[in-house]
Amino acid sequence: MWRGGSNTRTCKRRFFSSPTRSRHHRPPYMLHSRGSQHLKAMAEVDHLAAERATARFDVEEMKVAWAGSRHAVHVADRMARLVASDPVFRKDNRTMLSRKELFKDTLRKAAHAWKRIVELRLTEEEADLLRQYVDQPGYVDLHWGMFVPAIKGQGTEEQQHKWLPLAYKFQIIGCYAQTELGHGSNVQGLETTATFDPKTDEFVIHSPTLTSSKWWPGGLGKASTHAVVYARLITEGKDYGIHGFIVQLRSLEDHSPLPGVTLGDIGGKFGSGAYNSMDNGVLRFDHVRIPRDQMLMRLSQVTREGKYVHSNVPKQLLYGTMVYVRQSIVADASKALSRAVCIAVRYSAVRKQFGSQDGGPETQVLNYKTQQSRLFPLLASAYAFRFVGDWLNWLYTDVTQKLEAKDFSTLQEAHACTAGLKAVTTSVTADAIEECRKLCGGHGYLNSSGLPELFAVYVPACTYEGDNVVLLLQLASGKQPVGTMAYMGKVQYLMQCKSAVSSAEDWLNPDAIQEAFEARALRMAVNCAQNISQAASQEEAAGFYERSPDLLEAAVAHIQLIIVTKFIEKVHQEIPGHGVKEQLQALCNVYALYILHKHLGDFLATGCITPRQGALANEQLGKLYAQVRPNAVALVDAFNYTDHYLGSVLGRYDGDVYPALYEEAWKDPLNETVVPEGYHEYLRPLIKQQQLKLSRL
Ligand SMILES: CCCCCCCC/C=C\CCCCCCCC(=O)SCCNC(=O)CCNC(=O)[C@H](O)C(C)(C)COP(=O)(O)OP(=O)(O)OC[C@H]1O[C@@H](n2cnc3c(N)ncnc32)[C@H](O)[C@@H]1OP(=O)(O)O
Ligand SMILES: Cc1cc2nc3c(=O)[nH]c(=O)nc-3n(C[C@H](O)[C@H](O)[C@H](O)COP(=O)(O)OP(=O)(O)OC[C@H]3O[C@@H](n4cnc5c(N)ncnc54)[C@H](O)[C@@H]3O)c2cc1C
Repeated sequence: MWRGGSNTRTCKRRFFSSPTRSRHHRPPYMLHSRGSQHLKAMAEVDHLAAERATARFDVEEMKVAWAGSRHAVHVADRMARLVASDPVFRKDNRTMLSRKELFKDTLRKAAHAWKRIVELRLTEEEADLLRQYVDQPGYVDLHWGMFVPAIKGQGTEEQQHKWLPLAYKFQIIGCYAQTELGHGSNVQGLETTATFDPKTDEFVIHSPTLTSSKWWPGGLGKASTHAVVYARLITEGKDYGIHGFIVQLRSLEDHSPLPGVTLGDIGGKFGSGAYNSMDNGVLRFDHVRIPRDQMLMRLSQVTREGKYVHSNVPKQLLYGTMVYVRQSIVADASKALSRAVCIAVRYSAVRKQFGSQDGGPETQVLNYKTQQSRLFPLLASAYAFRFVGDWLNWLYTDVTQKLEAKDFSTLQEAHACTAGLKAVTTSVTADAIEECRKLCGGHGYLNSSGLPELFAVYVPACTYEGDNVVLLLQLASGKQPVGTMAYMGKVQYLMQCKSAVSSAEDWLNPDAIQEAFEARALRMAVNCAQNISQAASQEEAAGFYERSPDLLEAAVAHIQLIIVTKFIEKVHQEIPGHGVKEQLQALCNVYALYILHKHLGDFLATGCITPRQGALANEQLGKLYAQVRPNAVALVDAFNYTDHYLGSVLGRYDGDVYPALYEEAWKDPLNETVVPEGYHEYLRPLIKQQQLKLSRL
């Protein structure tokens, strides 16, 4: 073990053949009939069959628990297969395409997906899933995910009636243009202006400074014909703050920018392939005129005379589209995390290192306790995020219904939960994808593992739809102990309670876990409040500013409590299927005890548990890992992902990793020629020069 790295002593070169001898640029073993037979024989073998046989639960029923219903499994399955079997949706070559080729490929896929949706008369649910499995960020995400919801949420009935049918049929393509070069997080600081001109009954949209250029909106750069633009509304000489406006950007005839509109793409982004399929854009207005009725007027209106009228609703409803997208991002986190974990678990079961010096079998890396302690908490987190995502979706629907009935009492709670859960789940997922890459050793660094691209596509989720730190600080403004804050009503008890845990098994009791997490979150919040008032004897804002790093930690503790609580509630429900409930129970405990172990400092510093109880939690965690081990592969099979969607040679369902890795390497454009381009210009002269020098010696 001390040698570290891979076990070179037992490594066998099975397929080695010099690439320089390959005339057909195919894997050398494919040139021999024996090689291809061998490959075929291997493909028929399920290398993970032994792993699947050790599962102690009904995988089909776990698929139902994961997807939410039998119907959901069925629909997802059908859509995933539809995409996987269609050559247009091929994505294995994506990281090798140039930016232009990749963008064109995105346009092609989006058009083809739409064609299939119309031809097959897919329902909204089916169409959403089909787009998810196409798995390539593009303008359609913003069209359906933000442009349409913004009109639905902020447009009057009349405006919806006019614009939505056009958007639904793709007669117009829309994006969400809020962020500017100078301001993203601070929405109130946006500079674009929309000045009402009563003479012509129009708004004049203008970008007064360089920093007021819209910058980042997805789909804006090259695809969109329209945008919901957020701008400062000015009428009768007064600035009424940020409002949304529907603005046409490009001609519907030839796609050229309309007069006064300057736009383009903002340039290449992190990673190859990845988010570069998206045309994030820049947009400037030079006194562009739009009719008055293109201001989204559900929350406030400007009359023909130019009077500003605000309906009797909270002005934060303007932020409703962001709340909607944040809750969908939480559901998306569990998808991205489960994909990475699926790849790492399957590959860890296939990959063997060390354990035998005499030619016998080596140890599957999944059997190393360190591998388990890094990987199983991520597996548990994927399930935890899935269930909290379902709950958040329920909360969002509930709040929306209440808002329609003019009940705004739960708005703040919905904002705090979506903001906090978006921040925590995306940060954890981004870090976890990178951890899964490391868990796959060197091969995880290859594009063909799927992990680099998954990371590069995913990591901006920590920034878009609200920077995670900015969003977590929003939690600190919650005042009422309602809903998920209700535990704060038990302040007297939670401030002094002591955990009763006296053995490792006691940590399996959900009440013990719940109480420890509630006490930790509450005590951290109370400490913050005390420190803020001490730090700022005169002004609360100054204390808030001073102690904001502590507030962040308290916010994370509160959100982790919500995730743990929702997982415990899920496990308390009736869950059909042999062994399914037991597995979820184990994963729930892994999640909670892992968080407890990782944040032990919080639990100890607030006196919620003793150092011995902390050690017992860690002991129990080790036992839980052993319990998860034989079920690990089946637990990722329950995600029900096709090989196409996973997009990883390491995560293949059949575990036949090595031939796939080998074959994939030969597809690289560098291998198109045996002698590389540049040899004659740069390599040969160099080598010849050296030879010349040597011959002179
Ligand atoms: C490979 C896969 C491909 C397929 C993909 C599948 C789908 C996946 C899903 C999706 C992909 C989408 C792709 C990317 C999309 C990205 C889009 C964008 O990024 S759009 C731009 C987002 N921009 C932000 O988020 C700005 C962040 N800033 C803000 O939200 C605000 O400025 C904030 C909250 C930081 C400050 O708000 P204040 O300026 O009004 O100031 P204050 O004083 O803090 O708030 C006033 C009061 O309003 C409440 N409040 C704030 N926000 C609220 C809200 N949203 N709802 C209700 N109340 C709110 C506050 O709690 C406060 O309440 P009290 O006065 O204390 O009671
Ligand atoms: C891939 C991608 C897609 C996007 N798509 C869209 C889109 O479709 N439409 C759109 O309108 N926008 C879009 N955006 C923009 C995105 O919403 C913003 O980038 C995001 O809201 C963060 O704002 P910012 O860039 O201004 O960051 P900044 O606020 O400048 O953040 C910089 C740093 O300052 C810190 N910081 C800022 N304010 C505070 C504070 N009050 N307290 C403590 N720390 C603070 C942050 O934590 C961060 O570390 C997209 C961005 C990306 C990366």
